[in-house]
Amino acid sequence: MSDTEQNPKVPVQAAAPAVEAVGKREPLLEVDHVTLRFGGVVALNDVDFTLYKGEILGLIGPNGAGKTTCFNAMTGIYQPTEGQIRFLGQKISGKKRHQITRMGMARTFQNIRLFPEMTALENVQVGADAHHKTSVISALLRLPRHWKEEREGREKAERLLEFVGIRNRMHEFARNLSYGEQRRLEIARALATDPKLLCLDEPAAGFNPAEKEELLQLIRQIRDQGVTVLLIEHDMRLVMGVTDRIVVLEFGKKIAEGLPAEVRDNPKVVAAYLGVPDDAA
Ligand SMILES: Nc1ncnc2c1ncn2[C@@H]1O[C@H](COP(=O)(O)OP(=O)(O)OP(=O)(O)O)[C@@H](O)[C@H]1O
Repeated sequence: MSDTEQNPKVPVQAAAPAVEAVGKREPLLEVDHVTLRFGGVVALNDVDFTLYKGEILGLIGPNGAGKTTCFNAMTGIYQPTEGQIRFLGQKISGKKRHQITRMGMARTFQNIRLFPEMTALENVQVGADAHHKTSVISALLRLPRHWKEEREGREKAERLLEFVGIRNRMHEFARNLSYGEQRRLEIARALATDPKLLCLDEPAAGFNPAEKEELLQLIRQIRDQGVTVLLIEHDMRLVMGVTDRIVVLEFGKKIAEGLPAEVRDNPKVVAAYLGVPDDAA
């Protein structure tokens, strides 16, 4: 039996090409004039952009530009001081983390957050559990439907570990995995929640060039499975090589948005990264 037959939520066919999806312009996540202040610090200043279904959007900017704050606002950790964020037309503000996960948003963290004393398989199963429908009572009474869900969760976790390339490590404790394997495991765990949007916060941090190349392939494969991807990344080569569009922040403001080539050649972006004075840009 194929993967698709076993689990329709892990399709194997490539989704429609991103360019076509962007062309249709179906909004998935809307950052609507968001300002976010921490006391006197304006971390985000009237930031406005839309993430469309099927695309890989890069969110870049120099240190302290507001990328992580934006990410945290999108995933419900911070509430905007002004403006709002909508996911599939629904306001994110006021929603709990698990509600946001159920709406279809998943994320990884800049600093890896796995359960180190659990196996790779168990770490992914925890993600799959977010969608379990059987009650605690069914679990306690060990009812058949509970076992069925358990089995399906395990099979799905194995498929996801295969997908990210670490199935052979599934019985290893997370803490014993290499750094690169842990990053892949985080992605598998996030995918286990069946997200419509996967937000990756600096997934290539600490990677060597070969690992970065592999990650690039994996991100493309994730998008080809129909998952929209938001990528925060410092490595410009990686961002330019994998994204469909890029939003650039500097000092909490959006200074550019467009295709990778447009953004790369934008004098404001060059100035932000190279520290060239504004009047010279
Ligand atoms: N919890 C907080 N309390 C106060 N100020 C904060 C907080 N989080 C972020 N800031 C400030 O908001 C601004 C944006 O920070 P943020 O971490 O979002 O930038 P970033 O683009 O993700 O930077 P980096 O690339 O270094 O991770 C910075 O001036 C930062 O000091």
